[in-house]
Amino acid sequence: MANDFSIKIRDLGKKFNREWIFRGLNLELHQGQAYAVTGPNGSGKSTLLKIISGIAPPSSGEIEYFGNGKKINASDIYKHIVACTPYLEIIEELTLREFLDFHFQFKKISYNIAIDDLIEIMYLRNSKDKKIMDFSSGMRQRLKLGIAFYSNSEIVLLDEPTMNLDQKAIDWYHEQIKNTSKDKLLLICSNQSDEYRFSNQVIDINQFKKK
Ligand SMILES: Nc1ncnc2c1ncn2[C@@H]1O[C@H](COP(=O)(O)OP(=O)(O)OP(=O)(O)O)[C@@H](O)[C@H]1O
Repeated sequence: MANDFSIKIRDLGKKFNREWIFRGLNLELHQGQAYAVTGPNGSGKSTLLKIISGIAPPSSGEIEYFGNGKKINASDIYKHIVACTPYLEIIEELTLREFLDFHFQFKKISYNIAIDDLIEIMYLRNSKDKKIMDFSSGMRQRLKLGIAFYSNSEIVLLDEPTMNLDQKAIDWYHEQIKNTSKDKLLLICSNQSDEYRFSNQVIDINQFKKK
């Protein structure tokens, strides 16, 4: 894992049909920092996150990724990113244990923990052999977050991370952020200030809203 990872966003814009969602967005993001992207519903937060993670193309501008001073190819960026988003699909037919075995074939698990430790951390021990399709929405969200926090990736992207979480799980989220995000580049899209109260910089996407 690179320890000096950065993302340079230059003059970025996205339009759907003829409408610009945002335009002229310039940002520099660094590993070890937490950033929040805020704005009302439909302002383009999720769209920005998709562009940063390489799953949607920008309409203008560019994004460059650097690891330890070297430029990283955009086509390789998925190796360095892990995301927890509402549209992230998990394989419903697998049990929790099977799903984690599958996921961690592609991403390394971090902090020298075992998959069973992660199951404990997510407090899903009693659901190890349950199929994901039978998870409650809060269990599913803890699973997505657990994967994001404990995959060995420099960039962690969270979209509405406390969605469906009860108070115990929201407290868990904050504790996990504290335990795992110090050495990451963390970007959180959110409307709720409590979700990103620890962030170093808040970016209001509306300031890049131009016709
Ligand atoms: N594939 C698409 N085609 C057309 N329009 C789209 C597409 N994806 C998003 N949009 C539009 O782009 C705008 C921004 O959507 P986005 O989901 O990024 O907003 P958001 O800030 O994440 O909203 P929310 O807070 O509701 O999650 C919306 O008007 C949405 O309808």
